[in-house]
Amino acid sequence: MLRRLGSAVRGASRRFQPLPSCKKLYSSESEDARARPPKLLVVQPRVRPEKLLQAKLNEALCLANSLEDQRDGYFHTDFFDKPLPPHVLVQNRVPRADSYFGHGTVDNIKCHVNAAAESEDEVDAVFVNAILSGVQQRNLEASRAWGKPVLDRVGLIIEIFNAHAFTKEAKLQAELAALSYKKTRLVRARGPDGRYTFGASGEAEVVSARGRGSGGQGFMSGAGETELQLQRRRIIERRNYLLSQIEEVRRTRALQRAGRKRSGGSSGQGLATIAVVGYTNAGKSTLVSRLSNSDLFSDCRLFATVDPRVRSVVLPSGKKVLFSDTVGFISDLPVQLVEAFHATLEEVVEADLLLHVVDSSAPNLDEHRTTVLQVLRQIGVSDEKLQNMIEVWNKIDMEEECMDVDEYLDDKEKDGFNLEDGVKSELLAESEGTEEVDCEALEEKEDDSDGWLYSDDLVDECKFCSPSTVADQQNESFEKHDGVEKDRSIEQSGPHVKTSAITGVGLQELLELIDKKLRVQNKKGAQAVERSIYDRKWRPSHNQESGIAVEQ
Ligand SMILES: Nc1nc2c(ncn2[C@@H]2O[C@H](COP(=O)(O)OP(=O)(O)OP(=O)(O)O)[C@@H](O)[C@H]2O)c(=O)[nH]1
Ligand SMILES: [Mg+2]
Repeated sequence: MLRRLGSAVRGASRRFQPLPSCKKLYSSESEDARARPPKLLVVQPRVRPEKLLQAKLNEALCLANSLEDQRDGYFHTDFFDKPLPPHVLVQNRVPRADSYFGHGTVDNIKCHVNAAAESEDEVDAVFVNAILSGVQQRNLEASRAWGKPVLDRVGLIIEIFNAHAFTKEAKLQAELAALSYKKTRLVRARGPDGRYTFGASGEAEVVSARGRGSGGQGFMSGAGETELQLQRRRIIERRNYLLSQIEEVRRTRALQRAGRKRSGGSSGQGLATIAVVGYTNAGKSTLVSRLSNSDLFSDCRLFATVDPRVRSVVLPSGKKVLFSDTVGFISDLPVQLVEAFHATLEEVVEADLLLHVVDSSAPNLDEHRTTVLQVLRQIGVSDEKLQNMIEVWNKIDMEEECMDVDEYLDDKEKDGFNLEDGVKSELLAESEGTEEVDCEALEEKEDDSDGWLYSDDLVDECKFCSPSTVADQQNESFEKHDGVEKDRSIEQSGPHVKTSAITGVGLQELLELIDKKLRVQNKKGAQAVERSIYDRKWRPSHNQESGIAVEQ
């Protein structure tokens, strides 16, 4: 499915600055090694149903291939020229506290890591598409397990943000998120010699003269601080510095917002802002670019936009509005990122109107919608704004492709090709209690899935053809994501407009709808002001002589 997305739009020239957070992913620190993105082995725990598994695997592969530093404002490799990252599907029973996976699965994955190294296709790190605790991560990184840096979902998303951040604001926020994440990962583990060690490469615990009790006074004042304490202190110091810098950014943004509210051109009213939100890769930047005739950076890599941008658009009524293109959301969005990107996300909370862009070709579209609504609530968007939000189903041009794929698959099926074989061939049949693994047999396994996986939805049905079916299915899936009491009417509403940011279909309709919504909103606002004026009590002034009434 993803192979068929449009080509990337290149952004303006930007200066490349490698970020230190990605360093540990590279096995070598040479310039050559730094020039290429890290190679990850993707480990996808099995989830049900099969459709969801395919969507999760697709997303995991996209995440793995999205980790690449930008140079001069764009990525040097075309996303679809990149080879499919090596990947393994594994059974996912109750996660173990120490290593997340059972011993059999850990050994299986180790075999894949070793096999890659022997075929001179060594991976730099292992990406587990799940959320790991610090201890689980450290144990899996240990030499007796995989002997490679391990990234969980949260860690990889934060690395991608770091790699894609370009402006000072985005860099500060991405670093803050990385620090908050790192702080929870500082764990001590027993090294091969039985002694406590610290850090990914197992540095020995050191005692610094500075720190608790010692104040740099040596043995007279106590044992000083351990490496763990030292690292914690450094993180806290850096974190405080970043927080103070971000606070400045917030203040600047607030001033800019206030300025925009004041300046309204000929109308004399403030410029209305429309925040464009949605799941990552839904087509937000492409849509804003198309509406504003500009060239915002868009790409098939996930989190192509980390630096928010504002563009002005003239509505059919002649009213000028501002569209704010923001960072995309994702399921299990790291809480550290939401907190760190508070300054950026404030634009969304403060916007006059929200535009929720949904990728209508996504197989798990309902999960995407729920995720976006959850994040919007998390950052403090009011229910009123959510009720008023416009939902845009983008990429409807893929409807035709959907038809084409149907025909293509029909032909393939006639030729005896089974699409799901590609996925299942990778599944490791880990039986309960399996301890020994036949590595040779594993090496013989071939990856039948030549290229990106197609989603079941493209095979079974075409969502564009029956949006009502999708809405019907949503009831069921929203139950699964429960936990927070929600206004279900918001979640059950279907698309207001269907667009294609590439072909331009539906864009005029969208602008007219925005115009209408803003008009209604202004009217309501004006009525509220009027009411508040009439509601005021007027009393005669104490100064009877002047005869002028003053407002109390
Ligand atoms: N076929 C098709 N592709 C689209 C459409 N809109 C966007 N795309 C493609 O989808 C990919 C992602 O688009 P972006 O605009 O970067 O998506 P985004 O929502 O801004 O993504 P993030 O910034 O990563 O959150 C790009 O390759 C676009 O060319 C559309 O209407 N139809
Ligand atoms: Mg974008």
